[in-house]
Amino acid sequence: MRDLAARYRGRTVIRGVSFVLRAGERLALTGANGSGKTTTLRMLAGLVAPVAGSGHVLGADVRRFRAIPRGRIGYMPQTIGLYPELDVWTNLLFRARVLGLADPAGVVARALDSHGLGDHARTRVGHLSGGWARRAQWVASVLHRPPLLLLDEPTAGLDSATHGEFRSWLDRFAADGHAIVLITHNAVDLATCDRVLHFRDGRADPV
Ligand SMILES: Nc1ncnc2c1ncn2[C@@H]1O[C@H](COP(=O)(O)OP(=O)(O)OP(=O)(O)O)[C@@H](O)[C@H]1O
Repeated sequence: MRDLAARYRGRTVIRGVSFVLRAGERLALTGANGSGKTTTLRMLAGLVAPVAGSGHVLGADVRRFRAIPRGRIGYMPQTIGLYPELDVWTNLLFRARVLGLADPAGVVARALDSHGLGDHARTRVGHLSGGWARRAQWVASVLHRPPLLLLDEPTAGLDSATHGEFRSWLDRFAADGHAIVLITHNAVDLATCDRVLHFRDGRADPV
């Protein structure tokens, strides 16, 4: 990415954001609230079009944001994006089908098992505690093993044991050659990243 800028309703909220991210690398976005981290993540996800700058996301021109291959991206938003009135199993099965995965029920069963969610498969997402809901959201974001994973504060508010589990999943994901962009304010998470961009008033400086 080179000199990306984004605007909401005529107001420029990020400008001059540049970085490189390769397969198997982790990039952290950190800095003050409202400084443009989520907007940057949303540009990479093809949800916001840049008004200036250039770059490529998995080979697609970031300026032609509708061309960004969303099916090859995992996006974990800050708030839980699952259907609260449906149970975990149904949410994930729906997602696996939308993603067009072969053997969706098998994929979901294995993912629940490997993330310790088996006992919560039939619990409504709206009835899960914050940490368990986030675990389910993580599984939803990685069901299709995306080459690019975008995570908006995935570990905020987790207890230390769950936080450790998330960290080991991230380690494994990066070791398997997936690229990760992670918004975080956690010093330990920042230390695990290959590069850190510090956001302030819509600008991002490498740390
Ligand atoms: N949909 C929107 N419409 C208008 N302004 C928006 C919209 N989304 C974000 N903004 C504004 O853009 C700026 C950057 O917001 P953004 O969410 O990218 O910051 P952030 O660094 O991720 O913040 P936080 O750490 O609080 O999540 C803020 O001033 C915010 O108010």
